[in-house]
Amino acid sequence: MGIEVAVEGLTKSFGRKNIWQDVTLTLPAGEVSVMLGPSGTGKTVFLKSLIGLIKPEHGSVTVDGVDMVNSRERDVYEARKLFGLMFQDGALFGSMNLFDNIAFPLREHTKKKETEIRRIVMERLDMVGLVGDEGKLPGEISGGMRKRAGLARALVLDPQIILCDEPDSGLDPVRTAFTSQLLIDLNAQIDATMLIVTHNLDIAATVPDNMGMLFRRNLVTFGPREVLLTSEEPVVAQFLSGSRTGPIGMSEEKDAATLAREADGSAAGAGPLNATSRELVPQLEPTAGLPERKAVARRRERVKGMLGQLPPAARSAIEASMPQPLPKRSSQRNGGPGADVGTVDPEAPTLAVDTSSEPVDAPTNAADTPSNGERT
Ligand SMILES: Nc1ncnc2c1ncn2[C@@H]1O[C@H](COP(=O)(O)OP(=O)(O)OP(=O)(O)O)[C@@H](O)[C@H]1O
Repeated sequence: MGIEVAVEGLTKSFGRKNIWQDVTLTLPAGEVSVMLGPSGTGKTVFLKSLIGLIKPEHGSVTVDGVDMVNSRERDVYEARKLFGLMFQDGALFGSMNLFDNIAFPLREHTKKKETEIRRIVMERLDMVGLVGDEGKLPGEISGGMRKRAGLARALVLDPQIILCDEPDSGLDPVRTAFTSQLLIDLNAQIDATMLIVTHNLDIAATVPDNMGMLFRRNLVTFGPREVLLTSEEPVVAQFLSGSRTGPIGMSEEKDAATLAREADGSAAGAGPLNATSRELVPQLEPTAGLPERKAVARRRERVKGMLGQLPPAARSAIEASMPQPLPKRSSQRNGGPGADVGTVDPEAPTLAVDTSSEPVDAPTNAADTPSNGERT
């Protein structure tokens, strides 16, 4: 199972420019989390801080007992091996074919024999649907294939934490949908803790167990997906609806006068804030044939314990997604009065805000999703 990442009071500035301050959150072990935020709010800086590549001036990031911010470099280097990183462009070496790119971390960081390296590389290529393309150079394949190759490379050292920086950037909507499915399938197969940075609302709505958002140098929220997806916080509502009305402007945050004009409806062409028409769509299920995500049951128990602290809309969305208790069976069996009481009505309505706990035959995406992937 993946490892929890505990972030406490993290603050980062470059010179006099503060990027974010006092960020506190926990990425629950083995669950998938998404970090949203307008451009330039420091999402990539946050990812790099988690692995100790960027050093915040205050706070801590604890991974397997190591503080990635304040520990000795040798310990941070060791702990970094727990992470798999997928960067925006795949970050592949242009002169190496895909096989050698994916084999690179194994050759660099392990003493494995070439036959073992070949087995692992081919298995990871299979997971991301790239078997047959291993001889190609990065320049000879599409952007989406490069991303998947980057993901395969992120997986070769069996990471327990996977960080993906904008896995959708530059992809068309169909490839983005396949990528969403790939990320869920990956979580089902390896049960790693995952954090995905994205602007993409489809990924945000369908992939994560937990969601957070950075804005105005602060973490606006972080918690179960239902909290952010039902939030009426203006910045969250604006982001999720893609509206021009709200606190997010083109370059910087809007000034108070613009916000006041919008509030009284006089801002030209801003469009309505469409918060109320948002619907909670079901979270993706792993592709048929893959194991269930172990995170689902763990998360259900975890979230049950926090229901009382959540806003009402989030609470009812979560309650609706919980498996409904079976009606009690009658004590009088064998055809006596009431013998039918308690039989489960297959037509009974179910509340389907989040069906992730009930395995169903999800549509298969044969072309781009893993064909199978038992981990060794
Ligand atoms: N090494 C650095 N030195 C100075 N400033 C930096 C450095 N790295 C990032 N920044 C600044 O930090 C801010 C946040 O950048 P970051 O790339 O994390 O934003 P982001 O939220 O990931 O944006 P986008 O969604 O557009 O990718 C930017 O203003 C950027 O210029």
